[in-house]
Amino acid sequence: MTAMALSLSRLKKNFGPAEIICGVDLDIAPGERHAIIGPNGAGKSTLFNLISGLYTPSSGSVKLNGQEIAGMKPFAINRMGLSRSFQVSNIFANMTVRENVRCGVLHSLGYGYSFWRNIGNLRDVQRKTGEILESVGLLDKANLPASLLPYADQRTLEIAITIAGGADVILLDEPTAGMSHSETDRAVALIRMATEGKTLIIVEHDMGVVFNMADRISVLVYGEIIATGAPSEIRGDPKVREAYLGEEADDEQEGVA
Ligand SMILES: Nc1ncnc2c1ncn2[C@@H]1O[C@H](COP(=O)(O)OP(=O)(O)OP(=O)(O)O)[C@@H](O)[C@H]1O
Repeated sequence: MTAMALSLSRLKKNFGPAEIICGVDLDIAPGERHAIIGPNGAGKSTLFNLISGLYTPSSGSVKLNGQEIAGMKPFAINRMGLSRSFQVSNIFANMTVRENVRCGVLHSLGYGYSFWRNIGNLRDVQRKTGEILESVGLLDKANLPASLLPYADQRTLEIAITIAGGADVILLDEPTAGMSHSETDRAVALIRMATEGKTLIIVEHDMGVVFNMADRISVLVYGEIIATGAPSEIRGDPKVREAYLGEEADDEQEGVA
């Protein structure tokens, strides 16, 4: 049997006396696009931090492709095939767009920062960097300092860096936050294309994005998953409507219809 891409079991996180993640169980299959939704403060970012190794779980298990990763360092988890983006852009502002992507590629190939002086010679790195820039539509801006990119392009660059490492499990934290409708549409198309064949886990507040993109959705409320299912199941789930979706689901239904 193929291992789950990601498997959380009885996962808990306390900050002092406060239990923020309260025993989460979740299985995500390879190639699945899974959205995690829930109200502000529900614990979505905390869950991402537990999965990606920024936080150590208080108890429970996190398995990546069948291997236990709970308590491992972010770097080690990344090397095992999981990559994440952040709500707040994580790019190096003073480096060019190309250099930013190249960092991700170098990292994935196991080169340390000491290699920076010689990287112009690493043909594989150059080729992979060019491919990624082209696939996310940033090739024509490759030589600009990242700080000069418009906001939406900076978020695109963040996605490019996240996928540059070649990970097969990608976590994106609110990738369309702060974008206009048209920018959001472009970002969704980009995310679909760039994560083709990979496992995608996305935290997102934009229900249009969520219901459009996800194969399955989990709803997190007060640190507990109250429902997991296909978009149609989640939309119709009375518990979810009461706890969270309510009118947003109706609006979205109208938008989609
Ligand atoms: N390092 C920390 N120490 C103490 N409390 C924390 C810490 N990190 C998060 N929390 C608390 O955990 C709860 C969940 O926060 P979290 O940021 O995970 O929620 P969220 O669902 O991502 O919210 P949002 O949608 O607003 O981003 C909040 O009450 C927050 O104050």
